[in-house]
This record gives sequence, C-alpha cells and structure tokens, in this order.
Amino acid sequence: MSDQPAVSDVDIAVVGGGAAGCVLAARLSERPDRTVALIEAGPDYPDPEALPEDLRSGWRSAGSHDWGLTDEATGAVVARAKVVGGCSATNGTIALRGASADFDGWAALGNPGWSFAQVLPDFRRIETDLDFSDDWHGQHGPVPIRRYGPKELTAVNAAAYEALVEAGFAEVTDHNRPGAIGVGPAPVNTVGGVRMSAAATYLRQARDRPNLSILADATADRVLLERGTATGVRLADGRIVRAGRVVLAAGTYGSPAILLRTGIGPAHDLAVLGLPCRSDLPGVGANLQEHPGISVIWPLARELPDGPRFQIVATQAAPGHTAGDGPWLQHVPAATPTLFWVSATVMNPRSRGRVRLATLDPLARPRITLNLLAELEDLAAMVEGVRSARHVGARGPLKELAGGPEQWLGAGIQDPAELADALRRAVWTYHHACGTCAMGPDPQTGSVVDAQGRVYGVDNLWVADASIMPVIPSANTHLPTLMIAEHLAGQIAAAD
Ligand SMILES: Cc1cc2nc3c(=O)[nH]c(=O)nc-3n(C[C@H](O)[C@H](O)[C@H](O)COP(=O)(O)OP(=O)(O)OC[C@H]3O[C@@H](n4cnc5c(N)ncnc54)[C@H](O)[C@@H]3O)c2cc1C
Repeated sequence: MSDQPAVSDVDIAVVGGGAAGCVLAARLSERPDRTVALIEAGPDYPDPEALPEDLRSGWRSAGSHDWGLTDEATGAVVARAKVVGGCSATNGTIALRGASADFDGWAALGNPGWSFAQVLPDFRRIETDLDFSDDWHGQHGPVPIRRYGPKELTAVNAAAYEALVEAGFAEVTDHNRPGAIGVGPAPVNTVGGVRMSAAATYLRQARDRPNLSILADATADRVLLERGTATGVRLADGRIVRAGRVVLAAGTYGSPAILLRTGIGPAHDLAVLGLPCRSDLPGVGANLQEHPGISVIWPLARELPDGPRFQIVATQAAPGHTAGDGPWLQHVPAATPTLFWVSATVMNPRSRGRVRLATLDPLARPRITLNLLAELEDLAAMVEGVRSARHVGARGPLKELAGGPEQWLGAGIQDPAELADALRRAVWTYHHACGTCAMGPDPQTGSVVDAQGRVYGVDNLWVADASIMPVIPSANTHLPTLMIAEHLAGQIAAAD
C-alpha cells in the first residue's frame, strides 16, 4: 500500500496506548505547547459509562479485546490486550512494585539512574496509596492503590490467609515496603470494584487537552527514518503520522515487531525478511522473559458466592537467601464458585524466549517462543512451588473447604520426574512478558536501548514499556511498567 498524506504532524508520536503509553501521553502533553499523538491498534472508550463490563470490573482479569497470540512451541494462549489502556485495562490489578534488589540489579548491569533509590520517586509519583502515608508511598499520583481488609476477604481468601500463616509465612501488612516477604493483603488498583487502569487514571485526566490527539483503531506498521533519524510512523493502512520524536510503547510483543519492520534488529533476520538493515541490534526480540506458573486446584465442597479474585499474596525467598533478595516464589490463592486454587509462580526465572516476525504484514501475529521451564533451575523452583502450594492447601482452614482431592494435570503425582513432566504440560504464563528490547550499555551483547530508553543507532527514537526491562522483576509487572514510563517521560521531555 502506498503512503498517504500525513494525518497528523506532531512533536511526539507515542505508539501503543497501553499501560506505558497512557502514562507517556499524559506526562508528555502536560506542556500545552508540545503536541502529542497517541497511536493505538485497539478501540478507545472515552466515556466511562460505555466501558464494557469486563474492562470495568476489577474483580478479575478480562478476556475480551485480546490480540489472539500463542506460543509457537506449545500452542498456549499468550494474553495481550488490544485496547486503549492495553493490559492495564484487562489485568488482575495486583499492584506490586518488586524488590529493591530487582532495580539495583538493573543499575548494576550498566543502567545508571535505575537503582531502587533512584526509581522510588517514580513509583511514588504513580500512586495515591489509600492505606499508607509514609516515605515509601505516594499521596498525589493518578492511580489509587488499596488493600482488602480482613472483613472484605472471600471465604476462600480468608481460609487461605489462615492456612498460609499456619504454614509458616510471616504476616506483612504492606507488600510494597522494601524487604516484605510473607503473606499479606495484595495492593490492588481496584477501587469500589472498578479497575483503575492507566486509561481510567492517567489518560482520563489528559484526554481533553487540545495538544493531545488519540488515534484509536490504528495499527502502526513501522517507524519512518530519514538519514538515521526517526521522522514519524507509517500506519498499516498507509497513513502517516509525522513526528519530531517517536516513542514506542507497543509492549513486549508489539515494540520489537515494529523495530524489526523498520529494519532495526538482528542483521541476519532482517536479511531473511528482505529488509535493509538500519541498525544491527541482535537483541531485538531476544531475552523474552516471563514468570511461569502452576495452579494446584481443588473442588469446593459447596458452591460459594463469587467475589474479587485476587485479594492476598504470599511470597518466599529462595533457600539460603534473605528477604532483601526479594521473592523467589509467589502464591496467589483464588476461587470460582465451584473450585479454588493456590498458584505457584517462579519469580526469578532463568529461561529466555524470543519473538520474531513471521512476515512483514503489520497485521500478522508475531512468532513467539516462551521457553517456559526450559532451564532446570526454573523447573526445580516450580516443583518446590507445587510442594508449597500443596502444603498450604492441606492446612485445616482450606482443607475444610475442599470437596475432594486435587484436580489438575499433576494431581496426586509425587514422583519428581513424573511431576516435572506434568509441570511442563500444565505451566501457564503469568502475563508478565518483558525484556525483548532490553536496556543496557552494549548493543553488541543484546542491549537495544540505553539507560535513557534511546534506541541504539537511530536518533529521536525511544522505547519505553515492559520490553526494556533487562531482567524480569520478582513481582507482577504493571507498576514496574508504569514506573518505566514515568522515569523516561521526564527524559524524553528534556530532549526538547
Ligand atoms: C490477563 C492479564 C493479567 C495481568 N495481571 C496483572 C496484574 O494483576 N498485576 C500486574 O502487575 N500485571 C499484570 N499484568 C501485566 C501488566 O498488565 C503488563 O505488564 C503491562 O500492562 C505492560 O505494559 P506495556 O505498556 O508494556 O504493554 P501493554 O499494556 O500490553 O500495552 C501495549 C499497547 O500497544 C498496543 N499495540 C501493540 N502493537 C501495536 C501496533 N503495531 N500499533 C499500535 N498499537 C499497538 C496494544 O494494543 C496495547 O494497547 C497482566 C497482564 C494480562 C494480559
């Protein structure tokens, strides 16, 4: 399709209106004389009253507005939202920051500015914490964060809380305080049953600004380059958005795909696709990381009323490690009216996957290989996670709710080899994919962007979303993604 006249000419184009994209659009348009376009492949729901019910309810993850991605090797579903708000509009609203050690680790890899002490102001800027007002928490940010009180817990979550304490988990009141390891209420960005997505918070406050335009239902094909400098974005339908600066925030699968279609990526892969190489970056699409998870499921003895699904979180440090090193395993108990489960997720996975392009068609799905549990260390951690989940499920309060033995692919299996086999088949993704445009100091060893989010080898082009995480944090990735966008928005603005 040939290029059409520019539909828009702006100072900054933000590609992808997801968790990070909404933060970037809101922060970058704060200066009224700076024009910003937010380009999103999915639909926009500017009127909160018209929001589909599953996007409105913060009781559980939403299944609509999905890209329909799968893991090429296993066929497993890879959930990714296609809507203004992105996965922040469909997620489970568990609002954890991650351990101090996670961000200190990013800085130690050669990313100045990213230690926990340095990103704490960004975390605080995101939130209004409704429970804690201290040096760790924000009181003026767009996203409200709260925790369910004991009286609000569903029968299963109340029983699971007791069972976890009985099983030896220390009680923590605030999982977002550094060094918190144990069981406690999950910080959540659901208030009054409503999901406080980045669209419902950051973007809602900014969307009426005359200098911000939102192009919904608009899929970006590639970045336009002139003599090594980004000058705009070409949409899949041939329309052009001219821009002085381009910021990719299309997520862990979308951002590397756009870079590859632009000719930025591993030279060999680009040659196979028949594309001229604009910047040889072997790391584009590599380093894909995800938390692998398992649910140990039991039937309920009697049907229970439905309620908010994710209310408490339990974490444990790796054997021989301290709380300061951060969580190694995480459990989140949950239920439907007829069954309940205790999940176990590996929070520091070593396995790495990859995303590639199947074709140059911007509407085609990318090829994803997650490689979950490929590393024996991850498999061993998962075996321990199942043991721990079973231990919790067998404690008095939860056991009393069960109407029979475990019901899942690994039910009753004790033999380690047999269990490992079942785990490889039953493993699911925790929806925390990241790392495919990793931040770091050396493009030849896999870094795609520098510590300011600038793409190596191209001027005026940034990536600012979950894809730049060099190592997956030991927590759910929504708040860390919002933090990345807050952190980089200031630096992108400073390039004026
Ligand atoms: C089902 C589910 C449950 C989750 N639960 C939790 C949870 O409870 N807690 C937590 O911390 N995290 C959770 N997460 C993860 C969290 O939501 C993500 O880590 C976070 O949203 C990532 O933000 P992002 O901006 O990088 O990407 P996204 O939020 O995925 O945003 C990317 C946006 O870019 C758009 N896009 C992609 N390609 C293009 C293109 N070519 N052109 C235009 N637009 C494009 C997409 O449509 C999308 O809107 C969950 C995720 C899912 C899917």
